Amino acid sequence: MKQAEVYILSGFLGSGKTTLLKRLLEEERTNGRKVAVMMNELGNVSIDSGEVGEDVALKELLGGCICCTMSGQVEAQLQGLLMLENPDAIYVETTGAAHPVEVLDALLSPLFADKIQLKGIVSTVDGQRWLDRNLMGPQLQQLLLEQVRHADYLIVNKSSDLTEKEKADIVISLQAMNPKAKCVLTDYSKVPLNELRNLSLSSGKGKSGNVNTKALGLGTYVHTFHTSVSREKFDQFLRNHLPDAIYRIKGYIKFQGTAYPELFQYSYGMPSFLKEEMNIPLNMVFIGENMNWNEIKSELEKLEGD
Ligand SMILES: Nc1nc2c(ncn2[C@@H]2O[C@H](COP(=O)(O)OP(=O)(O)OP(=O)(O)O)[C@@H](O)[C@H]2O)c(=O)[nH]1
Repeated sequence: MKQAEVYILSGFLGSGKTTLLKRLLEEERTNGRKVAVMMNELGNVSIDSGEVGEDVALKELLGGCICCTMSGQVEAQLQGLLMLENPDAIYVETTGAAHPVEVLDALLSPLFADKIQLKGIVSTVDGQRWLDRNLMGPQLQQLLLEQVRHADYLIVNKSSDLTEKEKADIVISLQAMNPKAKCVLTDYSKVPLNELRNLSLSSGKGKSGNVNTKALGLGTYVHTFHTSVSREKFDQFLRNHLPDAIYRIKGYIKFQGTAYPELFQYSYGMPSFLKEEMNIPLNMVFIGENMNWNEIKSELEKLEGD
């Protein structure tokens, strides 16, 4: 099965995510690619789903945020899309209230992480709202900053409403916060779409693939174990070789002397293990920031060699 490209469209309420999605779908239609959309809205009624044509497979996540309350549903829906539609690309439009790390977490299940290729996080920013961000409450401000900080591509919309000085101030402050992302000033999300196609979320590609040595920004790595490993050595790896900027690990690991794998979960410093009752492919997903995935990969391979 081919790997489906996955694009995450993030950004504050009303900043132009749906406008961007419509442009991307038009382009996909012209190119004849098979695409699917996952759309998340906080309310119980879908407002934007009418914007997606009937030729596009659509899954909706209503009544909650993709990242907090609905990650189980996200996993089921994504797996369904991959199995039934086998799309070339999946666009995930998040609510304006979604945190990028949690969205990645919800999308990356160890059961099928090797079947998707995360292309990147594209964040739209409403120029005027960015300038007025100090008027927002602290939580909303924090969310807006996180959406900017973790983006791979930043689209500043509604730029015709801004003065030249305001435009310069916005670009300088966005680039100070996130120097790795390209930042484009535009209206109605009119960006060169080939630039989005060329994105690649800093990721490791598993045992046989190339792994970025020093990946800037938020990145992911999927490791596949080919043998069982020593429990003691894995504990040592967790204690000695896990940088603080690993936010999340989840996946299946089989320890020597046991019949079935265990589901390992690690979230902001807290590990946990859950015994499984059957054999499951031994994929483990890592999410971290500014990581040298090569180092992690080689430490994990050492465990298998023992
Ligand atoms: N003036 C102006 N309006 C814009 C621009 N981009 C988008 N809009 C309008 O702003 C409104 C919100 O745009 P959407 O694309 O729906 O934004 P969104 O981020 O999907 O919004 P939510 O679904 O509420 O999170 C729509 O009425 C758009 O037509 C722009 O560059 N300039």
